[in-house]
Amino acid sequence: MSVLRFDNVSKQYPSGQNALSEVSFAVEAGEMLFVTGHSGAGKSTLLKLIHLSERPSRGTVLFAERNLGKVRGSRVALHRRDVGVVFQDHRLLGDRSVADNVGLPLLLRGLRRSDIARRVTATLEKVGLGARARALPSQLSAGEQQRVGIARAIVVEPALLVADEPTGNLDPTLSAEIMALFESLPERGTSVLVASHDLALVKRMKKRVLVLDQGRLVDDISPLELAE
Ligand SMILES: Nc1ncnc2c1ncn2[C@@H]1O[C@H](COP(=O)(O)OP(=O)(O)OP(=O)(O)O)[C@@H](O)[C@H]1O
Repeated sequence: MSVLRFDNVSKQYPSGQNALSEVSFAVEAGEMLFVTGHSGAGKSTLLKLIHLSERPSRGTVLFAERNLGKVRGSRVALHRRDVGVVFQDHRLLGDRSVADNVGLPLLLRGLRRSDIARRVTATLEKVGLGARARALPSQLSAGEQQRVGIARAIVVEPALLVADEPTGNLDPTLSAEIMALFESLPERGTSVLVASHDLALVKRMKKRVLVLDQGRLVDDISPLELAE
């Protein structure tokens, strides 16, 4: 079953810039894939259409049968609860502890404090930050902050996780750790879509790769093709 489907999606910004042109693809439940392409190819725009910070100009984006072009008002926030998002710049709350940052999406969902504490602890363990729960984000390294951002995105066990250049400013060892973490998510039912311009990293992962060029989807490479 597809968790996400783009049908002939185009995005033109008000400036007139065509960021995406007639892009079509589907992501299956439990699939991990990359979207790559040069700077300006449309990667971030594609992710923005999924977490609704932008709307398609033409075509349809379906998330689990939800037509995202038609989601308005308070339903936007509800949709965002179903999609985990990892940003390049973490966007952590500086005056809250690591545990509070990770627990925030659960608090917004109205979970009991005891359940929140249990799930936050388990998720921090998973990203290797069990010992840093009480620290403030500013007391962590860039890689640790990135892992807090990932923990916050996966704590709700979303059907889909999207990540925009998640290893952008990390060293190769940390990048590999974060990729290993992403790779483990499909086993738990979360599909993972990662935008990255790091071709070496993308090739190493041997996953499906969507290639964008000036807003067009010019290639959709299967893991088997990459292995050849
Ligand atoms: N808010 C905006 N208003 C106008 N044009 C935009 C806007 N955001 C992006 N663009 C343009 O749309 C095109 C695609 O941009 P996008 O950020 O999606 O590319 P990208 O592949 O993510 O690039 P990068 O790797 O540099 O982040 C570019 O030409 C960009 O200049």
